Amino acid sequence: MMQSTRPPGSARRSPFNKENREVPMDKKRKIGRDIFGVRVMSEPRIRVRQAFSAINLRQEVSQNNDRDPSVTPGRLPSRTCEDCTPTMLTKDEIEALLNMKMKGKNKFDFKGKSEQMMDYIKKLRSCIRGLQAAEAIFAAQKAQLQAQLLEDKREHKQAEELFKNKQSELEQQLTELRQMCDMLENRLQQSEDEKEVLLSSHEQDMLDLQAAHKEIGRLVELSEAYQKDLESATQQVASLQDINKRLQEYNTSLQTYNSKLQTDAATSAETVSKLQKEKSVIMETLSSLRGNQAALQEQLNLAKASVLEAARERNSLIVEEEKVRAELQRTLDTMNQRAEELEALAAENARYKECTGKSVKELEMLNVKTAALEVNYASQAEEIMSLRSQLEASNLKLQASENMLMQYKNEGVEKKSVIEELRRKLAESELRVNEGELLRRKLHNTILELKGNIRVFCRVRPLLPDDDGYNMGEVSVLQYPNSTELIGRGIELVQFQGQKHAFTFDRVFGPEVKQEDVFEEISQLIQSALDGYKVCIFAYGQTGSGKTHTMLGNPDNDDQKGVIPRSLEQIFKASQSLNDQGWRFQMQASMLEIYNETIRDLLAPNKTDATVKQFSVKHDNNGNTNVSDLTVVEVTKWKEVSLLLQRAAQSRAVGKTAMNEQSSRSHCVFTLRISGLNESTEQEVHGVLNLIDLAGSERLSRSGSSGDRLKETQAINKSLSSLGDVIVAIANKEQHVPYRNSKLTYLLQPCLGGNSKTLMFVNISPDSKSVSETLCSLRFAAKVNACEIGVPRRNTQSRLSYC
Ligand SMILES: Nc1ncnc2c1ncn2[C@@H]1O[C@H](COP(=O)(O)OP(=O)(O)OP(=O)(O)O)[C@@H](O)[C@H]1O
Repeated sequence: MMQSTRPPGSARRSPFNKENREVPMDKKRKIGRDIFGVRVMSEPRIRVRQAFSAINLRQEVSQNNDRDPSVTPGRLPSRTCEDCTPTMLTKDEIEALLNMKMKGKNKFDFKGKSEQMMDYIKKLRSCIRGLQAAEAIFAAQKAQLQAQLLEDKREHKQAEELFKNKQSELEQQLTELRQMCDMLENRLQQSEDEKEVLLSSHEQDMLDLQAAHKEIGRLVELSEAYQKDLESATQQVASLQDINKRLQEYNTSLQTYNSKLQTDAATSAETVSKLQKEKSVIMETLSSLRGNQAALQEQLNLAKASVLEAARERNSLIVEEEKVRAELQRTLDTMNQRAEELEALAAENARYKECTGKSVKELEMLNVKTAALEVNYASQAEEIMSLRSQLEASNLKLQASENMLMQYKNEGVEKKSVIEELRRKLAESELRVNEGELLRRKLHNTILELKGNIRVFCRVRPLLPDDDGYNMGEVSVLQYPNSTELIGRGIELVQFQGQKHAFTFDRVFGPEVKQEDVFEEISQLIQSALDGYKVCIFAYGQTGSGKTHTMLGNPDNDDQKGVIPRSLEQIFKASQSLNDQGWRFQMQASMLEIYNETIRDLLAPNKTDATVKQFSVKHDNNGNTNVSDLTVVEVTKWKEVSLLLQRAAQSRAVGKTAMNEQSSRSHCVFTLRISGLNESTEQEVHGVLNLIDLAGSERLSRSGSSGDRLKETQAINKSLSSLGDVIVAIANKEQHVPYRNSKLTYLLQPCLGGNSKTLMFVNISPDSKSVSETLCSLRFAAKVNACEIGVPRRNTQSRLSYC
């Protein structure tokens, strides 16, 4: 708002406030008309009255006295009684006065003209005086008006200033208003936009509302239907409650049955051992039967050979007989011919005899001929006789060989029936062996399940030359309780202050236990891989505690070889023995290491491939693990695997730590996939054997790590602690198990997650320097031992089911 600059108390005069506009009384003028009818501001009334008082007086006089017909009423009389009296005339009257012509009675009436002239002069004088008076008034009026003009100008200036102030004030207000207007326009635009959005959303809402109405209608229908369903459900609930009651009863009966089964399980364990014995008896019988079968087979082969020999002989005899018969036939034919000739000769002779007239010479010749023919005949008869005897002899021979053949045939039939009988017996015993094998597997699995599917074996390595007290025979920090229930299962760690930590595992192997004995304990588990299970064995422990010795050992030394070579030898051997039962196996081996959280292919033909390729781990729904691009090698015998292990050993990340000359700085995973097909039963099995040598767990301070070694150690510790987290989560039955926290745990997910038979070796050192590491390892192993993972599934199927 603009502030008035006027002094306080003075009336505000604003051009916009006409009502308040005041004019001071001294400046008040009357607006009137001048003598020329021009509109002028009148001077104060008093002075005007003085100027016109004479004129007014004359007017009054002229009205009262004679009236001049030339003068119009209200106008100054053109004739005055006194010369000094000013006459006020209008412009037209003055014009008329000036144009007035002196008229006489005639052209020479100078007197009359002069009188008129006098009169005219008087009028002119009076008019001049009037004009002078008017001029004086005008001058006064002009001065007054000029003063007033000055006053007005001043006022106008003031008003102008005021107006300017007001204008700037207004302009400011206007800019403000414009800004406000812009702002409001923006707001309006925004509101318009919002309005549009709201309108469209409103339309959408309307549509939704309509849809909702429809939905409500549908829901109402549904609710009615549900109401009906509810009623029927209530009835069902009642019947289900009834069923539930019955099920509860059934459950109680099942519980009793269960407890009975548990007692049965105990007896089953006994049956297993009995069956094992029975199996060995059967196996012995089977081998003796197999021996018998071989002898009989030999006899049969001999019989078959002699039968073949006899048949061959018989055939040659038949051929010979046919030859003899043909010869005989030919001789008989010749004989008949000769007989016919003889008869013809005899007839001719008779005719000659009859004909006496024939010459003696001819007769003699005929006699000679006859004699020769007779000789010939006799010799032929002899020949026939000998041929006949030969034929008889061959017939006899043939008969004999036919008899022999019959005898052989009979013997062959007898032997065949014996062989059939033996085969039947063999099949029976094989069936029993198979059944026994099946029962063994079943019972073995039951035992494993009862033991828990993740089992922990603890192995203590012997003191090594570098260990404390190697030569001094110090009391070890590890003790083995000898109470019956803890023998071979309990271990106690004694700390410096004499504090004891007791642990129990599925098995505890002391330092004196040999590789062979360790393997004996796990051979059944290895067998499970051939039965179609996923088996996972891993070794955990501090650096230098004997993990590699347990898992690999020295593969070329019979006493020193570890779990991996022994397992593969067993698998190949068992797969071959299962060949007799119709099983055909295929094995594929792969080896990888996890080094600094990166997977490396240890069997890659090209060494750069082993490290450059990005290997990713994937699990399918059946719990099968697949590592992309990993080299997989088909193996058929241990020798091939041995070569692969040598190839892998060259690629492994091995570094020297302060604690172990040849320390494994990575987790090494050996995997054998086993696929078996029984052609006679059309059964398939798919087992997996994972054998893992974990990198050594160690504290940074102890391992003397720095630089790359430090990085390795940190990666190893991170993955092992992830393994611990996973195991704790499983043990606590947590909903989320953090398998993905490390490559190792993600790779082992199916083994740890319940679809596998898992065994952990916790390797510990008896060295007193390693007590705290040993305690950590034992605590970790105890946690693993407390884990209950799910029931492993055997991956087996019948091929027929595909048909
Ligand atoms: N049971 C055992 N009997 C005899 N010697 C053993 C036994 N266990 C381990 N050793 C010896 O101890 C040393 C260290 O063992 P090994 O290399 O197996 O340890 P590790 O736990 O695999 O170590 P890292 O984690 O550093 O690889 C080796 O010389 C090994 O021969």
